[in-house]
Amino acid sequence: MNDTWALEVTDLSVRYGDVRALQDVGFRLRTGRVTGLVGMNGSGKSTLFRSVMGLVRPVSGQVRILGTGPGHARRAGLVGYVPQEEDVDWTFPVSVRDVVMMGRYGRLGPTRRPRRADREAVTAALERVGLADLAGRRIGALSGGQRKRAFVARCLAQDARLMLLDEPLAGVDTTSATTITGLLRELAADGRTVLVSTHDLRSLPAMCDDALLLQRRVLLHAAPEEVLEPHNLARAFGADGRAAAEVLP
Ligand SMILES: Nc1ncnc2c1ncn2[C@@H]1O[C@H](COP(=O)(O)OP(=O)(O)OP(=O)(O)O)[C@@H](O)[C@H]1O
Repeated sequence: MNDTWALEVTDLSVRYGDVRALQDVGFRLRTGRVTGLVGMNGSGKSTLFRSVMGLVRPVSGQVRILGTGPGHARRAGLVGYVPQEEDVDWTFPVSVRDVVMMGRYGRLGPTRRPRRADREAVTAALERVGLADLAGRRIGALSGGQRKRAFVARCLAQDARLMLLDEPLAGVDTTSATTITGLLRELAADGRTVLVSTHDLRSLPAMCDDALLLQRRVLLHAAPEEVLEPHNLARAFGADGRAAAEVLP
């Protein structure tokens, strides 16, 4: 078996001034699986994504993506990122098609002009997320769920091997949630690796093969059903975790 992990995080610690956002985080993701990232507000989920993208500098530890470092992986288009809603400037005057084309930037030649293959990849990605009809619309004029789908389409157009999605189901309509969940399963079946954070614990078993429970460090990396056991949720969420577990089917 190929022993190159899609993502390997070793002893990763990240600080913002006095705030210890991540402490000795370690885990490995196998190719072709969807892993859910679960933890309370402030547990370090977005920081973990930013570290994997090479956007924050860790105090210590290492990130390897398909055997290479974050900077190289990003430049090579190996890793794609769907950021949280708050991390995007939605007033930026670009069309949905432009946003998806950004996924192709790493592949454009020296002229930086999209070629036919780039345009076709963008059209295919837009169709796959059901946004072909809205391609010309300004990104800021889309609903929350449609914006998420546009960013998922950017990852698809990029043909990223590892996809990171920060709360793709937050505030989205049922249609978008179903589209996104189905897409993640298809992508994994296609040999991509997906790490997806979510507060929607009900969606975990249907969406994910594995789940990571984070509270500044990894508390548990196991099957979703095990992570959802009340005593495990209580470790990450305290009393909120027990309350969350009670509403689960
Ligand atoms: N730019 C920053 N400067 C200072 N502190 C930060 C910064 N970004 C995050 N933090 C702090 O680091 C910790 C981890 O934050 P992070 O955003 O990674 O958590 P999260 O799990 O993604 O939270 P949420 O579920 O609310 O999005 C929190 O205590 C947060 O306040």
